[in-house]
Amino acid sequence: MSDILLVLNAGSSSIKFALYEAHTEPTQDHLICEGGIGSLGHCPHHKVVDRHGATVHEAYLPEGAGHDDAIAALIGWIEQRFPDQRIAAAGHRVVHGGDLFDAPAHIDAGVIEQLRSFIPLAPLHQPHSVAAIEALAKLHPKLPQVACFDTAFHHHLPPVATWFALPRELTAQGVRRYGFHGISYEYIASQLPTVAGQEIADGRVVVGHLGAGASMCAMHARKSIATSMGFTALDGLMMGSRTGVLDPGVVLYLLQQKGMTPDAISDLLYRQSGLLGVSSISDDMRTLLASDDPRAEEAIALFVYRIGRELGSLAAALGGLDALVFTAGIGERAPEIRRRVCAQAAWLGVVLDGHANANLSGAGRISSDESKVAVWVIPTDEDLMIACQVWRLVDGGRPA
Ligand SMILES: Nc1ncnc2c1ncn2[C@@H]1O[C@H](COP(=O)(O)OP(=O)(O)O)[C@@H](O)[C@H]1O
Ligand SMILES: CC(=O)OP(=O)(O)O
Ligand SMILES: [Mg+2]
Repeated sequence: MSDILLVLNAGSSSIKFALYEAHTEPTQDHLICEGGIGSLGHCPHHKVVDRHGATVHEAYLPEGAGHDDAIAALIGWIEQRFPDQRIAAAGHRVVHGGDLFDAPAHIDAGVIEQLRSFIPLAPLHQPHSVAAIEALAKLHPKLPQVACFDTAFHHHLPPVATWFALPRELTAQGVRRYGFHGISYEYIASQLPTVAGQEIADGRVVVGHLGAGASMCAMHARKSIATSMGFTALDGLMMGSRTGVLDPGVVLYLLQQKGMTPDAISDLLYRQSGLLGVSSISDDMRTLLASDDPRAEEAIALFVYRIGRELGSLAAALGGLDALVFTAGIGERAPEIRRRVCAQAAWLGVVLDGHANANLSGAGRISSDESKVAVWVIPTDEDLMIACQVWRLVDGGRPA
């Protein structure tokens, strides 16, 4: 019997998973298959592809099936499909670890309670990771489970980069910037020396993780020194359906003058805003890029403008900029957005190679030779990063 590692990334309406061979520290070559169950609560769709993207399974779960049903279906499918393999350990993407976790952690009942305490700070993500952990523990009580945190990569931010200008009692209670997408940033940091070279890896780099959630991180020598997301994953850039940075006076106005409830405001800021709110069309960049509705163009213009403003701020925090890296769904697959961000960053000395940008697939440099700032696209791989973190912590499923 051989061992496999299970990686789970539970979102508000989907559970994504990946399986890796566990006989050695995993690389992309050890991916067995990946996929997920989407549209939970509606008409859940279970799809799995192999390492080359070929579909190996496709099915629908009964209408209304939720997270628990999805985990059960997923484990059932894995055990039936791979009867000779043992799940040695499971790693979960956990978005919020507050200041309690600076590294991956073995999950036990105490850790679950700690993770639960952060649910109000990450309502789109945290309840679903906790639900997935508990559902898996119910099915496999002895399975080692590991929490891998989005916040951990930013744990050693300089203190000044974490403070809000609030009374210090609140800062002491943990009301401060944490930063997210750290699993993705850690993966990009691990790739920088081989993809972009040691000089850039040792230098001042801003990484834009532009997906459904979007943030930027300033790295010096591959360490996070400033980042756009804050206490919650609402701050910073405009996102698919989240506002990003917003005058806090707007929240007071909605509460006090418009009579909105906290729940309604939460829904507005997390689910009804961003690309979706500004365009009134979609939260998906593909749809907006394909639309000739002027509202789609306005949403895209604001998305790019906000990235440009944040880039200036992070370059200031770094005292200059050696490289800019694009990653995640939009960063990897939307050359038009990269082109517009780079045009806006011309004042930093960014010069795009239009041909390279338009024709790139995978990782590569998209700036021209005369560009003062090297611009790269590096596809992120949060699943692989989690698999590596789990493998290192549990030594390939043999608990220390
Ligand atoms: N070819 C594409 N062109 C433009 N945007 C894309 C493309 N493919 C994906 N996207 C965008 O990327 C987003 C998803 O990014 P991803 O990093 O996969 O997000 P997440 O992991 O947070 O769900 C989609 O919502 C869509 O807006
Ligand atoms: C933290 C966060 O926003 O994550 P995602 O991009 O997966 O929504
Ligand atoms: Mg993501």
